[in-house]
Amino acid sequence: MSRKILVLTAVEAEKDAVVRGLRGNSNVEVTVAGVGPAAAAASTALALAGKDADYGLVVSAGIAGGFANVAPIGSIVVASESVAADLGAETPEGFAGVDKLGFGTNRVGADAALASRLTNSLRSSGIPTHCGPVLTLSTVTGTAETAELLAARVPGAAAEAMEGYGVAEAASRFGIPFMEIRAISNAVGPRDRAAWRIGEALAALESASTHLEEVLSL
Ligand SMILES: O=C(O)c1cccc(C(=O)CC[C@H]2O[C@@H](n3cnc4c(=O)[nH]cnc43)[C@H](O)[C@@H]2O)c1
Repeated sequence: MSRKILVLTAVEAEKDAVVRGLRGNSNVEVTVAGVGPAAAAASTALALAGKDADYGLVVSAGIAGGFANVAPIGSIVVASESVAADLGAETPEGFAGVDKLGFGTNRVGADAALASRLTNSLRSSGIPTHCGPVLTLSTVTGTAETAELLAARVPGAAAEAMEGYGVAEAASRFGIPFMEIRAISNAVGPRDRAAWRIGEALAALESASTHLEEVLSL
């Protein structure tokens, strides 16, 4: 039997959407990790360190904000990499990430072959899908100014969420490939919680999850 896939979501509703999409597939385990990069990293590390853990792939999955003109509401973003976009320092010249500060890296790459296979599979079944950088932030963006700053900081930024980099960091320490899959519920920009289309995004996440087992089988 092939090694198992571990999927981590932030909240129960996201887990339920992924589980519905998996249609009973038992080679995938879905866990609620909590909101934010610290909870996500801790939960991932705990799961990977479990006594009988034998995972060949770790996936951060859930809803996200989409950057304008890249990822519209209801579409899917498959991460090419997960970027800790606010991990660093403010300087008189602007933001300096931990990479610039000499403390490692702000980015963890997704498994490129699997990301490409999943993107193609989703597109070929008519699900609008973009593959690009997904930002991880501890604070949801609430202004157009911050959205512009982030888009300039990470060229090609497709989506922002709050867990991917934490999951990726834990997976990389265990030497296990990583992916992030996001269904877009809202636009990154001025805060308007009433405009979040969570139902639409969860339906898209469920549809995308029907592709997981076949495409990611190890
Ligand atoms: O209220 C609900 O029914 C509900 C159902 C599923 C998920 C939620 C969440 O609020 C999940 C929080 C989760 O969503 C990510 N997210 C979504 N949009 C953004 C954004 O614009 N910027 C950053 N993160 C976003 C994030 O990963 C949160 O953990 C509610």
